[in-house]
Amino acid sequence: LFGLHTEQRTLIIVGLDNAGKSTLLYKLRDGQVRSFVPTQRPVMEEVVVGNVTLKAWDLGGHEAVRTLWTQYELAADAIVFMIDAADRARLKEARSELERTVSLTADAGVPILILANKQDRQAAMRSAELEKLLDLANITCAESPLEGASPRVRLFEASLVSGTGFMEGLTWLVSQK
Ligand SMILES: Nc1nc2c(ncn2[C@@H]2O[C@H](COP(=O)(O)OP(=O)(O)OP(=O)(O)O)[C@@H](O)[C@H]2O)c(=O)[nH]1
Ligand SMILES: [Mg+2]
Repeated sequence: LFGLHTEQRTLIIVGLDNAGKSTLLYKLRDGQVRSFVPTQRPVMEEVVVGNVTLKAWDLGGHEAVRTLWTQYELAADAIVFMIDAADRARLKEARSELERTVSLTADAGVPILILANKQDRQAAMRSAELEKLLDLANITCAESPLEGASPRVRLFEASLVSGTGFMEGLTWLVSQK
């Protein structure tokens, strides 16, 4: 099977602590959900999505280690921004980090998949509400694409626990050049 997955890209997974970044990395690698302690330092796993091999970096999300995000984001071919959609209290904090990530990567045009994770939870916000509260149109307004063109930033609902949505999101992400 050597040579089947020829295309290699660098994927960076960011988002607040407890959003589900490490859960995503190992779901992609093993197809299973298991539990983790908070991530202290970047971890890389090679995962395959469609015909693309991703060097996927899981970065810690708590405040002390967010200082590392910038250097990784600048080297990214694609970014996953994880959100705990059931955590209303921290949405503002997530929004400000998202805004920073979007503007940092604007010149390079890096595609960004926002995963609205934990949709299995009763309190989870759906995409329409999240897009409004995150002010997504405004965050990306300076670079709104031509009519008919694919946007650089897209939000997908997902639940890693139920196994829904994340693969659709990643399939979109790797289809962006
Ligand atoms: N209900 C629910 N819980 C989830 C889901 N995905 C992840 N979790 C849980 O959310 C918690 C945090 O998951 P992690 O993957 O460790 O979060 P993280 O983003 O890596 O956190 P840091 O390493 O601290 O930045 C764990 O208890 C997971 O089991 C989901 O889809 N639904
Ligand atoms: Mg983690």
